[in-house]
Amino acid sequence: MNYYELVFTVVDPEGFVKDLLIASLSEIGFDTFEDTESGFKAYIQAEQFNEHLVSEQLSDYKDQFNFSYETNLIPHKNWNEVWENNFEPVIVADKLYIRATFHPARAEFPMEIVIDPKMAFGTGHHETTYLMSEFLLQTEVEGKKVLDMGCGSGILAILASKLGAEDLLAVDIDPICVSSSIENAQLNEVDNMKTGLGDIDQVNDTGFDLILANINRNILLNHMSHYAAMLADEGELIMSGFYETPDLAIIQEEAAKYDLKYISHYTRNNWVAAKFVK
Ligand SMILES: C[S@@+](CC[C@H](N)C(=O)[O-])C[C@H]1O[C@@H](n2cnc3c(N)ncnc32)[C@H](O)[C@@H]1O
Repeated sequence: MNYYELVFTVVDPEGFVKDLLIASLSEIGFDTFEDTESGFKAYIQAEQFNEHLVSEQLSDYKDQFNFSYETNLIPHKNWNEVWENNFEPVIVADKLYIRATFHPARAEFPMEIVIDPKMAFGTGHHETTYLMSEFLLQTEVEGKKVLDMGCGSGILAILASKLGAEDLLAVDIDPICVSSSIENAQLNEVDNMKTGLGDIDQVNDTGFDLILANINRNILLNHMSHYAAMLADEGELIMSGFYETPDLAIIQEEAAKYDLKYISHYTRNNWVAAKFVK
């Protein structure tokens, strides 16, 4: 799958313009962001990219702030390099050490996940992966049936397996993510993970005790009724990929329509992971 990369140069003395732009782009499907010295880069799957929509979405900000961007189509090869060049180990809540194959192991951490970064999202660096991992570490997972929707590198499904999940399904719309999840599961000796390729309507299973979904606000809103139907009674839903302001209230409102009760949320740089229960 090819991606579009928008390279932003932002004059941002107060430090909030970048966040506004990222929030706005995530509303129209951009799902990966990377800091640069002069601004940031935003990525979207090529088939979801609509140049006109981007300029419409940013038009209000154009008059108020000083920024510019250029658009590049990037094939997988370059995407691969983006991750490999930027991957540093991540430590979550002093418990979980996430490293690449080329980093040495560190025995002082009780849990470790080894990720071959490749081109799939999910190395623990992004706030949302970090927040989801942090939430998972505090969730009762032992013996549960778990769905990881939008699995990326498979990192959350792998963590769920290490925490004792019995039945695991990892699904992504991008075939590269599915194969990356399979490879990473093998690297971590996870042998109970099933995978699926496609969107939510391709998932035929129900009765999940736990659904993990780190995607983006609009896709989560579209998926909400499915998640509610696929959860077992008292099943938990942990979602991320959206902002505290203004997205959390919108997500809570949609969840309430399907009797999903809000429990709590964590934030990091305005990104959120929120837990709901059926
Ligand atoms: C933000 S990444 C999360 C990856 C990983 N779960 C993590 O927490 O780091 C979102 C993933 O969702 C996938 N995705 C986007 N839209 C989707 C959809 N409609 N159905 C399933 N997966 C989707 C993307 O391909 C991407 O791998």
